[in-house]
Amino acid sequence: MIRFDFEHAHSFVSDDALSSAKKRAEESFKQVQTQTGPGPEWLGWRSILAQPNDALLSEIDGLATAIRQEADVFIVCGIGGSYLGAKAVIDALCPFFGGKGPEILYAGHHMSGRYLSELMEYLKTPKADGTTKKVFVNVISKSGTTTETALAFRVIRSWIHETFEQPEKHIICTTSATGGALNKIIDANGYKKFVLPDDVGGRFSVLTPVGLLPIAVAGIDIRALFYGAVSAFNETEQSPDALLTYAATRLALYEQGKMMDMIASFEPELSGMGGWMQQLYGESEGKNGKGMFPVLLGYSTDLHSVGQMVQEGQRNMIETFLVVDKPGKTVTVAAEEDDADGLNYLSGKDFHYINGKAYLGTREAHVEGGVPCLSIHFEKLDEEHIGRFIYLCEIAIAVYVYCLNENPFDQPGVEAYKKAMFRLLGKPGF
Ligand SMILES: O=P(O)(O)OC[C@H]1O[C@H](O)[C@H](O)[C@@H](O)[C@@H]1O
Repeated sequence: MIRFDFEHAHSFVSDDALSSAKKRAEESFKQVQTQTGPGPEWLGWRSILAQPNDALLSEIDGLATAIRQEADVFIVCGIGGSYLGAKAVIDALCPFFGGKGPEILYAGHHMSGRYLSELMEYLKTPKADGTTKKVFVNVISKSGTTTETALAFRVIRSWIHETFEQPEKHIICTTSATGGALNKIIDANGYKKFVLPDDVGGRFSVLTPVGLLPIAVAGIDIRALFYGAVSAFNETEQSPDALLTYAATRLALYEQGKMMDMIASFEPELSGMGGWMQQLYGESEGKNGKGMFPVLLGYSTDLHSVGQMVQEGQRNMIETFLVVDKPGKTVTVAAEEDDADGLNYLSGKDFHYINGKAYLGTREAHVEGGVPCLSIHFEKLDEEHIGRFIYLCEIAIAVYVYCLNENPFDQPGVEAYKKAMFRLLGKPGF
């Protein structure tokens, strides 16, 4: 199960403020359920869970199995919601080092020429046995026009066409049913295409082919992931209390003047999940001068860099810890006779225990320093729990943003930099 711990946040909020926030969260949740809030045409991330498409899951699984058998490298080419969800789940569940199956690489998520050039060199370098690496690319773009993604895809696609006899077997596209330059390229070349439904926005799309194909290619059980989200959906439709308390707590703290939500974990494999939350929350709530800035922190690493700021800087932040209760693997500290490093007081203890105390100590210090702390606990880190967590974050942010009287599902502000960049690049029409 996913469990919320509010104790160390509620001590910063009055009962009145919390209960009034809770009432508003309840109303907002009804608006989501009855599709009467802003952006009702963007609620497809709920309908895919209300009516699971098992045939689609099987189709994705089948293709992923075939790719896993053949590919040395699988490139996820996308930006924002078109890659962050896949990366979050893959980072959380795949081994840190030397996993089985194709190497998963990312492209189209920025415009670094050095990165792309080194990526292409790497793809072109033969394997140890002298044969060419078998490379597959999944280009993912809802609009089909995003510059970062389209540029990287142009370079990778051209190399795939030069290198492989049946290039169309190596290119899989995920985009909207119609429109966008990518659809023209798909039609002209006969590439395999998965459709991202119009009513699912990019940052809410990890449980569609956008996220599911790369996740399945990484060897992760997408059915367990998807049905974890389905369980969270069904349960919260019936008993939304914990979820609404989470949204209400964030709301009450925001209305007290908190400006930043620091998403922190002591588990480095959850850093991608924090990155996914950062987009989900940031693009959904940062509108019309409103919202808390989502900051991603990796502990205990960042306690040695910005920990000072969290402890004693401006008191305008809240902290959301992502906690894993039962670890998959750990290491136990051995005793040493001379105890030269003075660590024998930890002998017999494992790293999960030590890391857990670091979390509790950090929370205690930050609360004493005036930082309200929320915790979201994964009982364990597996497909089911991650699926549950994904849906809970999606519904929580939708409810919270409705409480701010904003549309959680658009991102008009993102266009401003693009317009200025296109003018500077001389794009026709700008
Ligand atoms: O999937 P795409 O259309 O390529 O969009 C990729 C990303 O870029 C956009 O600028 C938006 O800000 C994001 O919400 C979106 O996820």
